[in-house]
Amino acid sequence: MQDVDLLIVPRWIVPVEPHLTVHEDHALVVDGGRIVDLLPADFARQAYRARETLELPNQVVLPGLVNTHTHAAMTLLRGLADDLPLMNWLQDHIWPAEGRHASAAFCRAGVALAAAEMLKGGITCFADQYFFPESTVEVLREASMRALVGVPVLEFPTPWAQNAQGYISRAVDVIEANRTHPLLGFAFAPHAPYTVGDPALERIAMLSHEMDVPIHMHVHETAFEVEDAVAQHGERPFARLKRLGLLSREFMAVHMTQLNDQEIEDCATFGVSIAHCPESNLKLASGFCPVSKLLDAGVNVSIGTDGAASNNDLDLIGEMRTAALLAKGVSGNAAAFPAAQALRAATLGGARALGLEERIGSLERGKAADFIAIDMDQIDSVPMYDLISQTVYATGRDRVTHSYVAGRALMRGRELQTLDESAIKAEARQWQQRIIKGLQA
Ligand SMILES: CSC[C@H]1O[C@@H](n2cnc3c(O)ncnc32)[C@H](O)[C@@H]1O
Ligand SMILES: [Zn+2]
Repeated sequence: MQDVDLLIVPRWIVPVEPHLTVHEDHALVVDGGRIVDLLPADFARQAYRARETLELPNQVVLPGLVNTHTHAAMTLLRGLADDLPLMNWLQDHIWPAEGRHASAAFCRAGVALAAAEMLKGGITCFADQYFFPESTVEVLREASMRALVGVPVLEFPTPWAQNAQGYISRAVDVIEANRTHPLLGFAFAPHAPYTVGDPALERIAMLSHEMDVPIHMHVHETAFEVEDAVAQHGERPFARLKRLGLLSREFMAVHMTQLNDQEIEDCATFGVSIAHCPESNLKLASGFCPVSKLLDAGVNVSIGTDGAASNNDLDLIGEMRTAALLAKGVSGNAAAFPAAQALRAATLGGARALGLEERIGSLERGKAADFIAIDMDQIDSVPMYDLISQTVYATGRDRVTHSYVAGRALMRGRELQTLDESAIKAEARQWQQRIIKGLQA
């Protein structure tokens, strides 16, 4: 008998790799924060003596979901400006509100709210892009949640920095100060081609290479972005990024609703990953990312929620479902982006997009024990012909019962273990009052 930390014995396990595999009556064995075995439950009970055994007779265990694009602190701006197109939403509402309120305290409160919401919905890792990344780090250290913290770069002044040089130097300081944390990674996050000039992008490309830090950027979110760039500079934004040397396996392009065949081929050739945010794209009427064409070309597609001010929730189970349905509508092919592929995009595809595919994204020996359990014994889960289809098409995030990161329970029986849900809600309501006052001033 081998002593181990934890034995998880659910009704089903979907490891995501191998694709389409469903194990019934198997156990996941965890020790030192890692998966050491996945085997039939009877054998596991004979081979391992666990300090703790988690029996989950009605649940399916899956890899933790990976949300590859959000602005966590924007949970505090949820519902502030709805039903508007992107540039109107950003320039007339969101940027003024951020100018008034974004601060270290705002970001701590907003990130805590986001982390709580995400953990309760089965997201165990996310890629962020926002101001005051030290506040993000502070909250995530306490929460013990995994993330790729995107350190922002823009050309214009905000409460975080005054110009591109200022953003970049703060970015380097934040990255250098925190990069040894076992659960946190960092990315340069130039906001978008229309807000960052060539010299700053070239410097980011160089630093990314030198420091081995990935790049996370909004690209081709709308047709207007592309048309405006062509009218002003005679060049499409993605072609410009290619010319400036940003494209590589370390580059994650968010949105990508406007893509010609050459750009799809370039994504495949350079190993660029896509963060597909279907609900934000729908809500802001930004356009449709051609997911099927990208997958056919061999491009890695992951799924993101975007911020809560443009979605308006951080629900990756809902986002998987929207992504699968939208791909069919857009391509006119009901077989496009089937449920299992959407689940793969929300787990292993996400891990790959963040450069974490060796560590997370699937339940395989040697990987970190980042996993979730979903209750499949409710009225709307029966009958069950296909477990993966049921999970993607007919399951709400409120059915997630457990969320673990590196073998540690961050939610157990829907109770958060490292974050104080009541205090987080109370603080978010205080921010709501301040933000309302700001709107009236
Ligand atoms: C550089 S910090 C992030 C910056 O991005 C803004 N933002 C949020 N959602 C979107 C989106 O969909 N497209 C473009 N910009 C977005 C956010 O408000 C911050 O200012
Ligand atoms: Zn965004």
